[in-house]
Amino acid sequence: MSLSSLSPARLTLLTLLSATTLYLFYKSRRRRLHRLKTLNPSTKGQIFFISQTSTSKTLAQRVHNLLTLNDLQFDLLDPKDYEPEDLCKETLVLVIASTWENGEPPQNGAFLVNWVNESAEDFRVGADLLRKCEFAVFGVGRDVDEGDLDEVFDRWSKKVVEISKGNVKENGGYFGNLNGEVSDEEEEGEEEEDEKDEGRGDGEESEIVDLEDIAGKVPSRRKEMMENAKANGDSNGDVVNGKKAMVTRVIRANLEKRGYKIIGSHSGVKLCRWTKSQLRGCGG
Ligand SMILES: Cc1cc2nc3c(=O)[nH]c(=O)nc-3n(C[C@H](O)[C@H](O)[C@H](O)COP(=O)(O)O)c2cc1C
Repeated sequence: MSLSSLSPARLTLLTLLSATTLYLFYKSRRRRLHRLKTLNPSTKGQIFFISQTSTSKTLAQRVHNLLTLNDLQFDLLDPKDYEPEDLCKETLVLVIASTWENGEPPQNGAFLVNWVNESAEDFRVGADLLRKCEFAVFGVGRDVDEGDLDEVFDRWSKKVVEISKGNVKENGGYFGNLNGEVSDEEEEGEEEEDEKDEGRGDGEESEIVDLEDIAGKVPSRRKEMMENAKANGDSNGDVVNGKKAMVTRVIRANLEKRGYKIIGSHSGVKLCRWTKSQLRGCGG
């Protein structure tokens, strides 16, 4: 039967059916691609214990046992054996941490804590780096030692189990958050690429700054340094061995604040996180 022999009504119906089939095929392909994308991140949760004398470690073992009993897969990790750059692949992280010496972390967590602190202040680390990573922290300190640690911890653990259970999807990813809100994975996945193209999509200004602009980024600091230089009789404070320094005091202060090591009076060096992040499969 040729197309020309079909009545207009049948032709319309045929066109509609073809369009619907094409649309459904397109949707299922997108869904499959999205599922593959979300399978890439670690499908297990991670529990870190940051502990000096094993109190937090014992608690971490307890919550790990409880999660395992509830068929929830978690690794129990000492952060000193963990590469923090891999955090971007995690979907759910629990931290049981104690505090030592004025709120500092115990030794085994020092590197991880330092990495998180540095990354939070590093203008080259995108605000989206840990976007997919839900986390909960249980802090152990003097107050908890004196109180009902076991009772408080058991309550917290049960909440973690409940929320983790409620929000685990078939592919193992966690899409809720520990405040009990559940995000719309499908919508998020589909909008994600558009957001990437359009910037962050939440109206926030980009954090990325050109190196040339750094000196102008912190006006109050600049003013303060110029005032100090003037007070020391140096009108601009940027002359080294009779020559104008390429890395002026203001630029030096800004670069050092961002973790650069300054070479002489001419250069600043820092490991390129974008390249490192790309090589580790965490995106650029
Ligand atoms: C030397 C020392 C320093 C401590 N410093 C703090 C502190 O600054 N703030 C706090 O809340 N607790 C502090 N604590 C209490 C510990 O956080 C608490 O004993 C905790 O249970 C230890 O857990 P951990 O065995 O997992 O390291 C300190 C304890 C000791 C022995």
